[in-house]
Amino acid sequence: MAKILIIDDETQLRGLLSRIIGLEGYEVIQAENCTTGLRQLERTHPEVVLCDVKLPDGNGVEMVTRIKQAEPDCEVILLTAYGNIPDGVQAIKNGAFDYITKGDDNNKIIPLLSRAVDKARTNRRRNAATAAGSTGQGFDAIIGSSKPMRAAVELARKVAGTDTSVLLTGETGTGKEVFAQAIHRAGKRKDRTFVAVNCSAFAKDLLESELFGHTAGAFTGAAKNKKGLMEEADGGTLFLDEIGEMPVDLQAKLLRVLESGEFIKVGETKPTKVNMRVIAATNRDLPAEIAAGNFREDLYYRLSVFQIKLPSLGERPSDIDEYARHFTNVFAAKMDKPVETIEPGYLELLRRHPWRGNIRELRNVVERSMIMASDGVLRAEDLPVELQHGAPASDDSTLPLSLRAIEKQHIARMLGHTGGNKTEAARLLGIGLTTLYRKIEEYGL
Ligand SMILES: Nc1ncnc2c1ncn2[C@@H]1O[C@H](COP(=O)(O)OP(=O)(O)OP(=O)(O)O)[C@@H](O)[C@H]1O
Repeated sequence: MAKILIIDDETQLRGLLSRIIGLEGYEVIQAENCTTGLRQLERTHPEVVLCDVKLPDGNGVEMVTRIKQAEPDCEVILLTAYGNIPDGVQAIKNGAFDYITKGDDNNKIIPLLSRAVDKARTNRRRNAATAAGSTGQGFDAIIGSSKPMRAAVELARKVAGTDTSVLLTGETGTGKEVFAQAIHRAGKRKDRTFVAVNCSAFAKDLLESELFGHTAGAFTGAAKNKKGLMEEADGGTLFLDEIGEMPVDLQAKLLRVLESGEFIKVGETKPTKVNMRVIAATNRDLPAEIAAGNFREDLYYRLSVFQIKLPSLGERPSDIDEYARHFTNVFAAKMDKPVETIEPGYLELLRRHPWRGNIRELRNVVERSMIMASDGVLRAEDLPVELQHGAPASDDSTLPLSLRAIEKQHIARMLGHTGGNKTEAARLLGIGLTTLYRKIEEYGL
């Protein structure tokens, strides 16, 4: 039940409004001045405040700012005197949802109130999701309470406060970057920069100049001096993702930096000092890469002083439900599409899937099924077909529906999700707009 706080010193009007609003099924709280109003606000956390302008100890227009400061999710509707539009306009500038003139009939007040309540609830969900879904924050953002996951978090917490290099290993999508950020945030360098570089994203020469920087004219195209990522990370943390992809001669240069705390920019002769913590990550088997001559053993020993292996989802199926619920909340807030129920069949299919892409894959699957979901329920049929039927079916006749029927159903749901916006539906479906129009006609949608 949504709560509405009415702040008004006129007892009669306050009582009348309370009755009207109470009859609509809202819980009403009353206050006769600003001081009690703010106290009630803090105690009861209402969705909406209806606030008079002239109050014995203050002004409603200013109260809007104070209310929004104390409870940013709460929406305020100002009760202005007849004909006093400037007050209402100023209130909206201060962040009020809207204003109504005293004496307006119920037909206006109730729908407005209902819209304000909806808005306040959206604010709440959105803010809760920003807090919950913000990966790359601290250890609190790391989800997973299985034993292997707790062991990995405990190790990471222990090393966070030191300046030791850390090597994070684990399959793709297991959260290596999430851990790297959490270690940085929990360490002494938390107020300095966290610089992440994906070693596989650059050609060899480019990676060197990205990392070390270069001087003007160092090579064709180097028009200006350029600061390298190591310099950017000075005082903070350098996260070297996919370190296994780093070319061998660059590995030698990196080792020198780690040992001397100095590096030489491309095109320069004198060294530059740097003070940074290094966290590296890989999904490769580095000892095997060493044996194959692709990775330097000395760098491996330098980086792996403290090694943390992140468990794959397959090693901890008991965490799957927790991730599913977490990402459902995150996307419900992002899409402003609340989900009240996750059907057991949905979770059961998630538990059966091999999750080669680990948490990243699971997150994407939940996001996709949230698009498909309707009536606040996440059902097995909202999952991608390959999850609904285990491994890709070798024989189409095993499918309960023909592919045409599945395509029709899928397009219809996507159109429902986009509120009939065909351009957006075509984008999400990954097809051209003309194709979408053709299919709509073909299927009589
Ligand atoms: N423990 C976790 N709790 C919540 N979200 C997580 C967790 N681990 C990973 N994620 C989410 O999964 C996705 C992949 O995580 P991340 O990029 O850290 O994986 P990775 O191991 O670095 O992947 P890659 O090896 O492909 O670089 C991100 O969206 C991240 O937010």
